[in-house]
Amino acid sequence: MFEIVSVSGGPTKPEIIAVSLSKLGLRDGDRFADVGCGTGSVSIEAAKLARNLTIYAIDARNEALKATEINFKNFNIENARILAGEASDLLNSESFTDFIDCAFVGGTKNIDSVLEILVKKKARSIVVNAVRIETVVKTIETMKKLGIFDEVVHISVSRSAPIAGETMFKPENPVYIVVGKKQN
Ligand SMILES: C[S@@+](CC[C@H](N)C(=O)[O-])C[C@H]1O[C@@H](n2cnc3c(N)ncnc32)[C@H](O)[C@@H]1O
Repeated sequence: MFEIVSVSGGPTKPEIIAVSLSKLGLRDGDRFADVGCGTGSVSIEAAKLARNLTIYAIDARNEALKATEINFKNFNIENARILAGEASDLLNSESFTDFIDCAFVGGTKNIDSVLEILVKKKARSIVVNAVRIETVVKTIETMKKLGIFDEVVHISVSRSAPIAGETMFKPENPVYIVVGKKQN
């Protein structure tokens, strides 16, 4: 069994991925964007939840793109395009003509432009992970402006760790999961 090749900032912790993907509501055949894919671990988990996804894994960092390529190969991820560059430029470029059904945004640089473009691309659900309160506020405000704001979930995970032959809990950094959904 392969281990995920990691990069700074990733992989996202499995508990956070689980809640994020449960909020995203992927369906078979969806076009799924993993914005700021880091290691690609969110895409790898997404591919277990829905069949025949088309995955667009986007990152601006070379080390992230390399890790994603290796991880996708090791975990047999098919139908994936790994795209290098700033997400707001890539998704908005004339050569990127595809629509997006669902997006996970783990990289929040230019979050306002990224959200606007995802809405233009007809995304029915968008989940953003943020650790900084300023990013959370900006994300909520932008989602409200775009008429897609649904909810924010704040998650604090503590993980068991051995101590003197017994068990203690060590806290992980808290994460805000901001959910946007297309209103009917
Ligand atoms: C916290 S890491 C993501 C971790 C990832 N979910 C994982 O499981 O490995 C954030 C990543 O987003 C990328 N990033 C942030 N904003 C971006 C943007 N606007 N366009 C492209 N990549 C972006 C960073 O380069 C970084 O690799």
